[in-house]
Amino acid sequence: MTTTTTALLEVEHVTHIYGQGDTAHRAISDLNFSLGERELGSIVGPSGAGKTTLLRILSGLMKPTEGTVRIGGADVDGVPEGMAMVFQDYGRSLLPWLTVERNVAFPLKGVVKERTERDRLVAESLEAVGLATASTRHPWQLSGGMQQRVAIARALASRPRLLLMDEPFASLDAQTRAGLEDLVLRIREQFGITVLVVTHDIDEAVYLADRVLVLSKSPAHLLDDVRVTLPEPRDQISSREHDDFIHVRSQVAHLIRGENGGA
Ligand SMILES: Nc1ncnc2c1ncn2[C@@H]1O[C@H](COP(=O)(O)OP(=O)(O)OP(=O)(O)O)[C@@H](O)[C@H]1O
Repeated sequence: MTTTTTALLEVEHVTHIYGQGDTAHRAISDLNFSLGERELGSIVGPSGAGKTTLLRILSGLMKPTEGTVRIGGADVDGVPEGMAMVFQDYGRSLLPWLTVERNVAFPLKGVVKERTERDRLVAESLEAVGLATASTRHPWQLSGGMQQRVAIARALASRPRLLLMDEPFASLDAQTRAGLEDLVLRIREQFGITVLVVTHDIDEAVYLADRVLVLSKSPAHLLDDVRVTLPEPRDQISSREHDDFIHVRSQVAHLIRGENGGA
């Protein structure tokens, strides 16, 4: 896909220290990167690198000790407008007593006043994730993959400019996961959004991304920013067999193994 150079997400000199004094722990140290509009970045790094800390900061839940985060040119100070997040634990992020369409409509309550407009946003979001016919069912009547599609539809309902995804497919089987990876690629195109995916899976990081951002071990800084150039549209079989895929996967795996002390 073609990317523009306009930065949608800017992370500048971000440092985060938990606690104070003797118990202070530096989780992130002078982290810098940006993502352009419609770009898809994936973040990988060794266990405990600081990925969750970074997502908490990007989503406005926590203020970094130092540095700035900007979305669409505006400093993040509290939960930012134009940002939505999808978590690994779809079972806990959906409300079991509400139907699928009501779950998707939930973040629009009090934000989009007009009922017809809310209904349109919900219907379009469910259509985009392939669940138009499941709108009156409840989350517990759906498979794990379908529940995660509902969570994605809910994130899309507010038409975010930036979608953050925290290990979104880690609890799903390989085939369901592949279908959802392709869904992410499609919605990025359809809605023109910028996506940042945190994953432990190097293959997934490379398959999805325009750029793989490799974090160092804690305290996290950017070890490398690896561009992925694969023929588009991507395909679960041919993209993963492509020489560039194999090359980038190996480069990223070596970087992470180096951070884990070669283990
Ligand atoms: N509330 C906290 N207080 C003190 N230290 C913390 C706190 N939360 C995280 N840490 C520490 O900060 C570092 C980064 O943690 P974080 O959870 O962000 O890493 P991660 O990359 O998400 O980990 P994982 O790969 O296991 O998901 C770790 O060393 C962790 O022990």
